Amino acid sequence: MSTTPPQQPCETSHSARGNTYTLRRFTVGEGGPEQNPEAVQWNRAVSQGFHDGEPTAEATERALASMRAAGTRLRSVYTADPVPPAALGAERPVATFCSWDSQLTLGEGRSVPAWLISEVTVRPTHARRGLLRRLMTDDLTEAHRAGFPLAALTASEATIYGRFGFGAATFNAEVTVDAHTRLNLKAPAVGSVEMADNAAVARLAPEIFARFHERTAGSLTRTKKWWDLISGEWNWHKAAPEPDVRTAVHYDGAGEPDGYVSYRFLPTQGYQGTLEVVDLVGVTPQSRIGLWEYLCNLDLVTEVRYKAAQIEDPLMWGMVDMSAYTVRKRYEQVWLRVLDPVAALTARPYTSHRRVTLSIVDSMGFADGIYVIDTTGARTRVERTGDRPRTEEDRQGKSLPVVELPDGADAALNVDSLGSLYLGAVKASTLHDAGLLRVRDATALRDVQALMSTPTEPYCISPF
Ligand SMILES: CC(=O)SCCNC(=O)CCNC(=O)[C@H](O)C(C)(C)COP(=O)(O)OP(=O)(O)OC[C@H]1O[C@@H](n2cnc3c(N)ncnc32)[C@H](O)[C@@H]1OP(=O)(O)O
Repeated sequence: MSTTPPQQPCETSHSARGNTYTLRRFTVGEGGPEQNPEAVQWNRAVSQGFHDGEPTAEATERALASMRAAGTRLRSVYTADPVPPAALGAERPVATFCSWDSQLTLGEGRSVPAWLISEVTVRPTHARRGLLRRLMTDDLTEAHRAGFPLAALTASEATIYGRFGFGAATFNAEVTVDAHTRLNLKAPAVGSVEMADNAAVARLAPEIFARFHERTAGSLTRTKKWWDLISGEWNWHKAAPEPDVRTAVHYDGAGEPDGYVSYRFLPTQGYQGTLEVVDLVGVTPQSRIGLWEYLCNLDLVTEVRYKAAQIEDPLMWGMVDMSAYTVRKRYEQVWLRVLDPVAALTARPYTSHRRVTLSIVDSMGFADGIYVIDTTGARTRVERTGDRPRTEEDRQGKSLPVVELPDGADAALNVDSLGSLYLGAVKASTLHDAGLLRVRDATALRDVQALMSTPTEPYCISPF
């Protein structure tokens, strides 16, 4: 995998609806904001795109340092046309985009490189001119050439990214636990919990998260900004320190730290209030439950809120009164885009022995073709056996063409559906019921379902 950034920024152009644009791809260089004026303007455009305030000097410095540390690849689009009086200057990008390298855990000790995409914005007055499509095409092409098996993002709207081949691949629940009667568990919690020093937790957290990440299918590696967030040193959403953040650490039976929680108290009535979890990481489900017991048993706390619970949460099943656990919202967290089916499907573990011929439809071309996945031998074998027949919808250039089942294939699907199947977030039969998976017959459906099923539900607690 080669991700060495070019020494000089790359520059190309784009024309749409009578407008001309210049596209640049660059990285944050050494030094601070003064040495990186293009990155400063990029950062201002991102804040504007998400309706945030103008970044302060400190926020800018931190954002640039964090991107440099992560090796972030930035893309900006500038208008090449004359700027009318009072409009934002030509140096401010009309569109932004970035990506960096990560690692996705697949289970059974396996993981795969993942190309993470974020900070996608197009100024409303330049929207619907194909700038997102152009940026996405350029970036995915670079990822594919660099040998990345897949790309991932977290989406602001679920309707945008299917057309670019991304499928919802992990889900979380936003939950509250009523703490009026504290947390009563059917099986006693293991280990112990101590309130902790925030700075010390920030030093411990990377190692604890790494252990969680390694054993949790669906988890993506984090950048350094997380450790500032959990200690309250810097909240990058609010662009300010958060002195009201508190932390606690969970210790296993041998007294070794194996989990931490970071939280803030939100007063509701008098001295009482709600605890909002900022981040909760336990190496094991038991350490996570131990941290929940600590949170729910704090005096004056009537409710605990968490945005990143598992869909099938062991905590709820362990509670004497499971009705005190309420799911407020269920949402998709990671969207996956398979770029290289051979590499992605070979990397994944399988629990059943099957041989399936899959037709993958990808209007962007990267993954399009017929593939054989064979797990009947000692080693998984995945091979691209040929092109898929072109359909009328392909010829019309539809973003999401209707899937047809070619002769000789057991099943056919769009590449976004493959992204959803990849970690086992959805059953093949559910996609079939939704009209998204075509199969030769019931046996083929059973085979695809058995092949793609995973022993655990994928879980990611690191939005990016
Ligand atoms: C990974 C992330 O960073 S998620 C954050 C995404 N950004 C935001 O939500 C910020 C606010 N929104 C924006 O900045 C822009 O409106 C964007 C980025 C969503 C879209 O940018 P645009 O340049 O207008 O998109 P572009 O013109 O390239 O359209 C590409 C396709 O997406 C579709 N599309 C664009 N925006 C949306 C939307 N909000 N919902 C559904 N479809 C959309 C277009 O119809 C077009 O479809 P087609 O090619 O299949 O015909």
